[in-house]
Amino acid sequence: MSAAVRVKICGVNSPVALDAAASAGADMLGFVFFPPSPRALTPADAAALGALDTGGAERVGLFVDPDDDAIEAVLAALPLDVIQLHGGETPERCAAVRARFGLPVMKALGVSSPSDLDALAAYAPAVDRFLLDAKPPAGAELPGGNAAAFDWSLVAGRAVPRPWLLAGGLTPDNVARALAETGAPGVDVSSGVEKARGVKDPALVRAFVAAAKGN
Ligand SMILES: O=C(O)c1ccccc1N[C@@H]1O[C@H](COP(=O)(O)O)[C@@H](O)[C@H]1O
Repeated sequence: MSAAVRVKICGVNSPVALDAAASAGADMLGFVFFPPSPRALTPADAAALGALDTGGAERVGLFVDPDDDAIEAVLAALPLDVIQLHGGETPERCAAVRARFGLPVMKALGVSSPSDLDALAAYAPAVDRFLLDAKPPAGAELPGGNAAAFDWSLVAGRAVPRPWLLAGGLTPDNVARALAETGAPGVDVSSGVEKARGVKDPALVRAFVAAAKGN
């Protein structure tokens, strides 16, 4: 029997969203600390959410090319279990973040061609997990969270040297197919469970987790 699919709901920015994801059985809750995002939290917002029960889900802090002070300010407000780096961080920077904060690092890599996966080998010693996402479409303001999917055949059956999540354009309607076609051990979603940009829809969150876990 294959291991249970791990599900991350990203862009949790309200008590309603947190409760929806936690009660649906999400394994990871993503908190965005990138001010241009409509899902962004300030450390003060995060402190309020940090008081709420995650139902055992890991708290993942999403940063884009952060300096150490930015991570420190968040950690003072909200204990994190994982640091997601979603910018142009080098393997050396990922290793430095991991060493400085003593937390697992999940590195997001954009995928649009087979050669993008060559970077996995260079990052593997420096990180604990990968997130394979679409590259931002031309003109996008955000490096992720754009509801854009990539060609899943690029990662189908691929040996990824760390536990990983598939992301980009996933929805309750396509996540089972994405898992079947790629063999990904986990998935990450933001836009596909929103009723408006930056606003999670509890019904879509529940539907996504159920579809991903085969319930
Ligand atoms: O969600 C955001 O606002 C965001 C901002 C900056 C970098 C990454 C971001 N989100 C990540 O992108 C994936 C895919 O999003 P989507 O489901 O296609 O909307 C998401 O899971 C986050 O990890």
